[in-house]
Amino acid sequence: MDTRTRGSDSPPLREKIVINNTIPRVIELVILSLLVSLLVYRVVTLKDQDHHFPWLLALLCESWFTFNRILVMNAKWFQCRTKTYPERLLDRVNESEFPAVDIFVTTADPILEPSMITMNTVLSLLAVDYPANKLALYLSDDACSPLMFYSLIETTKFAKNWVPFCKKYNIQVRAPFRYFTLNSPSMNDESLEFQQEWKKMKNEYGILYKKIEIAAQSTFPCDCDSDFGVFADVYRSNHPTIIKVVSENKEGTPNELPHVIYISREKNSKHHHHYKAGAMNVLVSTSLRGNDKCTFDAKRRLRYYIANGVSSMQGAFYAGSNCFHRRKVIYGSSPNDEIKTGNTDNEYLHKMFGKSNEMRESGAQALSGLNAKTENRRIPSSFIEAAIQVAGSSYEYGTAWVINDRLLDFNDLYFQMGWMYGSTAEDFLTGISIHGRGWKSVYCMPEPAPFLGCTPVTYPVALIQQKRWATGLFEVFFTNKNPLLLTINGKLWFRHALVYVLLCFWAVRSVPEICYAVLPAYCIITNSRFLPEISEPAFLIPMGVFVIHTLYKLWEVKRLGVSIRMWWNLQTMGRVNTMTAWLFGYWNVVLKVLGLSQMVFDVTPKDQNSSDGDDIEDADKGRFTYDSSPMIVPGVVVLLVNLTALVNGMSGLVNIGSRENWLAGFALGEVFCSVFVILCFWEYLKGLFGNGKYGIPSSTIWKSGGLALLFVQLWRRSSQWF
Ligand SMILES: O=c1ccn([C@@H]2O[C@H](COP(=O)(O)OP(=O)(O)O[C@H]3O[C@H](CO)[C@@H](O)[C@H](O)[C@H]3O)[C@@H](O)[C@H]2O)c(=O)[nH]1
Repeated sequence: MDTRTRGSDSPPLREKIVINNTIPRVIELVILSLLVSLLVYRVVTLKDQDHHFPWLLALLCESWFTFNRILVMNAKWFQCRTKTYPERLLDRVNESEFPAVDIFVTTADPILEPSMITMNTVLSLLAVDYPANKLALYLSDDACSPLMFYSLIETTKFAKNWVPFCKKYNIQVRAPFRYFTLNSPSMNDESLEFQQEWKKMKNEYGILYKKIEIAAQSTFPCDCDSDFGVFADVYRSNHPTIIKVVSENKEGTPNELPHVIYISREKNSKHHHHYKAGAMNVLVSTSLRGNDKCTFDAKRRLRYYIANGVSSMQGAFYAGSNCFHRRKVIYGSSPNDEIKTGNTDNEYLHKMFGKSNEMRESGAQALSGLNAKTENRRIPSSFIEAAIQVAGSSYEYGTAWVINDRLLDFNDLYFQMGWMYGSTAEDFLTGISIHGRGWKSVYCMPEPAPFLGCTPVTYPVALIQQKRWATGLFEVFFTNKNPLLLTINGKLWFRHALVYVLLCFWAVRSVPEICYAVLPAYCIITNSRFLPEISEPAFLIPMGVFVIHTLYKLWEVKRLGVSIRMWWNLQTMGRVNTMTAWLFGYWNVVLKVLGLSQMVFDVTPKDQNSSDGDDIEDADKGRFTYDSSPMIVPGVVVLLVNLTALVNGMSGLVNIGSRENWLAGFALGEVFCSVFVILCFWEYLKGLFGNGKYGIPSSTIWKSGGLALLFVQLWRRSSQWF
């Protein structure tokens, strides 16, 4: 049946649902007016203060918080969500007309990212509900590890049984480590045949697990005459391109396995490899089938209200994982481009895609919007030579194929392709550049979530991840993909640009937050004030902001069905991350901008016991563990100065004579703030007394103690001058 005829009669595949947002808007406006009143009050009363410094510092911090509030309000002002109906797809097109999809999985370190986790990702992707002859899975291994290659071979063998099992019984959870943990067939509900097959699968998965575990613990033999010979004498930072076709669906049958290809791109000291962005570019250029779409490994983000807010603008952020891109978008086109590619020798294609004929052919096809017909597509083993050529570390030089961190001789600032370089959050940078060309994106969030990813389960790992994100987001501000630039010169909507600015400034937020967190301690120690006295009516303004904002946040998370405990965890983690990891992110970028340091991509260690999504709460319930990371130091200093201030305040209280003087002499607002900061750092407080990995290392405590002492002494001595 004709697609268009069927399509026009069929119900839509997605619809936008506008959510009534009146009450939150009123609350946001109340908070904003209180913040503005506070700023006005501070300016007007500045000259009357005995101590100008804390008052002025509070004014600066609160100005930043007000600015941030406006950005948040903008992000959440209109709320809508997209409801998708993938089940209606077959009413519109025949399965044979589905576009071909390339699936990209990246890995960079078999220790930090254990191969079994990567293999579970591979298995769940091989079993997706999509005709297998339209799929090809590419695994990029930046560690050039024979273990990863071996794991992929063994996993593909297992997949030959696992994928038909998933399809036959319509298994929804297709990563075996999760499936076999969550499920065991109930004897009454399931057929005997299913129970037997279930046991067989579980047993086979156990064997696979053991094989990979044993291989991971032993030195890998790379016999020259075996498939592993290419791994002999290679170093992860210096080796030629290795491409191996692990499995090929030669007949093009929908019920076989998809193609499975292993790629370790060339690395050497002459050319920067650009971390994940570089790996993704090699994947997109080596998957030369002329496909229409490509997609990533999986992850889900819980930023509900911001996500609904951007859905009313240009749409979803690209968060690196679990995302579909159209190839022509990755190849740098804009929505209304009419690209006349003509023959593959034309100058434009040469400039864009370089000297590889296959690359130009693939590019021309994707840019012209044509989807390769299944029967015309070549099998991977037929273009290995070409793939090796384009995976070379120097191939992209001299092409538009991403020399993104500098402007080439192309006049058009936005004429750049692939994953963008110049930020450790390559996803954010690539996403903003796509929106900057005028594209829109949508969230597709079926229930249950189709893919989950790993979330850090230990605090030191969370710190590494948060630092990299804060660094990467802030770096974008200093590239030619700055959101404001993209609004002025490109097609990024102004309101959407402000949401990007909000995210770019995560790292910057650490500075006012840390100042604000030590202000109460400063005031108590130096007997000064940064809040109106409790007897003044103006005291109601900061109190109102605090109470209304806290209740509002509580209401927001309650509407999402999140527990109060989880809300408190999110609150405190928000404060702790900002003042520790994000502060380091801030300095990373400042030093980079000043030319004093180079950025490094720290891979987030993965743990099989974690997955973001439903288990967030469980993961957060765990106790904090610590290592000797310097990122902990600012948090301990903030805690120690506030503890010192409270002790100081209490001893001052003992010395206050009459009862009438009690209230006047006691800085109630400041004491309350100090206690609140200590509550936010409660886990740190426990860490000061904890043992083993649950304790903050004594070297960190000494360093932080020294700094705290220094600050307290400096404050005492300098307070007379401010
Ligand atoms: O030289 C490198 C470095 C990293 N990676 C891969 O990049 C991915 C992302 O790195 P990871 O440390 O896992 O970052 P996460 O913080 O866990 O991931 C989120 O944040 C990243 C951007 O900061 C996005 O790229 C990810 O898709 C997103 O899930 C991993 O699969 C790595 O294997 C490479 O392929 N080559």
